[in-house]
Amino acid sequence: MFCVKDFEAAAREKLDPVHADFIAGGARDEITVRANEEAFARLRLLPRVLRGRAVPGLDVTLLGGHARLPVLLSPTAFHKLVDPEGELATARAAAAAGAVMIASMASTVAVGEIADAARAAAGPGETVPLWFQLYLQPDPEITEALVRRATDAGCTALVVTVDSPVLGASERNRRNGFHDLPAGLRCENLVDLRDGEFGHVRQIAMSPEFSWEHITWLRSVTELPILLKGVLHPEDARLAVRHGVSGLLLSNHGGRQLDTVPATLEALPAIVAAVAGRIPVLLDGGVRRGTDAVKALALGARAVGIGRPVMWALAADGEKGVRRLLELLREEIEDALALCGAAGLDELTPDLVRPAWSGPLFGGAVS
Ligand SMILES: Cc1cc2nc3c(=O)[nH]c(=O)nc-3n(C[C@H](O)[C@H](O)[C@H](O)COP(=O)(O)O)c2cc1C
Ligand SMILES: CCCCC(=O)C(=O)O
Repeated sequence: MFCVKDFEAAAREKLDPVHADFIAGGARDEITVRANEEAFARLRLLPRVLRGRAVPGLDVTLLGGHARLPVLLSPTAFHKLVDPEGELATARAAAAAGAVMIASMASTVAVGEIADAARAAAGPGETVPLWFQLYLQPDPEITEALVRRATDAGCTALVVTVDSPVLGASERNRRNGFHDLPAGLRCENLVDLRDGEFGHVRQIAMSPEFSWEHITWLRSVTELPILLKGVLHPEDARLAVRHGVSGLLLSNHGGRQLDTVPATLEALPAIVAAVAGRIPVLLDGGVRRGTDAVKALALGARAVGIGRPVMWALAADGEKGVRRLLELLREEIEDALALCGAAGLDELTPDLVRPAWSGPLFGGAVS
């Protein structure tokens, strides 16, 4: 395995095609799925030379916590679908790399067990780099019970996914008849939240009726920092700041919710301008290379998230696969930083990126 795409190919070889499609797929025509990667390809890096910089370091502070890598594991559901150890394997690999893992509410291992695995694999004295992703539930008691489970597990932030008033329509899943976890797998965080509930995916309710009031309410029932995942409109970014949100994970759900929304990289400058440094902006969607991470960071993201690559690496080679994936991304980011003449992430500035040349009209480069 020499790059992220190698894991994708290896996962395809191993997985049931229905599950491979569930991972790769997006909403409707998958225009946004493709746009995420294309946006990175359209941006060029403009390196500086002879800057006399030290060997690059990748440490980053995220919500007061320390991470050794500016790459987060974005929340992805159902890790046991692709590996028998599921989220335990992922958590160990993430903790070993010092990368933040965002456990999905729809994980197939309970968040408490994920946290134990992460703690056992973290470096001495390191806090557990684990956050919890939440879909607000219409019954506030259910939401509170989930928050309690995450808090008791030692998660240090809540990531509320707000781009899912309804579940995205994957036509691949529909054609393949994939609607449920196979027998034996459950959404373990949902087990026994109410009497007689057994961790069925369908227990996760999505509703268009949530509003900013629910964020205010959530703010009042937990001490944990709250991030919103899935804000794309700058006005919503401003509202998030006003509602006491601690950070944004700029995301289009990997193109799995509303199709034809912008690539996250395209949306980044306006979101960064809207929050004006008041809270950190993270970004996911289409990050496949160290240079992708560097471009997003140069445009103002504090860190980037990866979704599908984690599933592919886990499917390809379990915990070892995810460890290798994170090592490769570390190497690629270090390499890109050095080649840009930057000693650290804070030296990545917008002047280091520019659009790909788009013909004679661009910048008057050709007369
Ligand atoms: C298989 C899969 C499952 C996902 N599950 C969740 C989830 O449970 N909650 C959530 O907020 N986002 C979920 N996402 C979206 C990811 O968190 C992330 O936004 C997206 O995958 C990033 O794009 P990338 O896959 O191109 O890296 C999922 C994505 C995939 C591919
Ligand atoms: C109810 C599970 C949601 C999983 C998800 O968010 C995704 O597949 O994109």
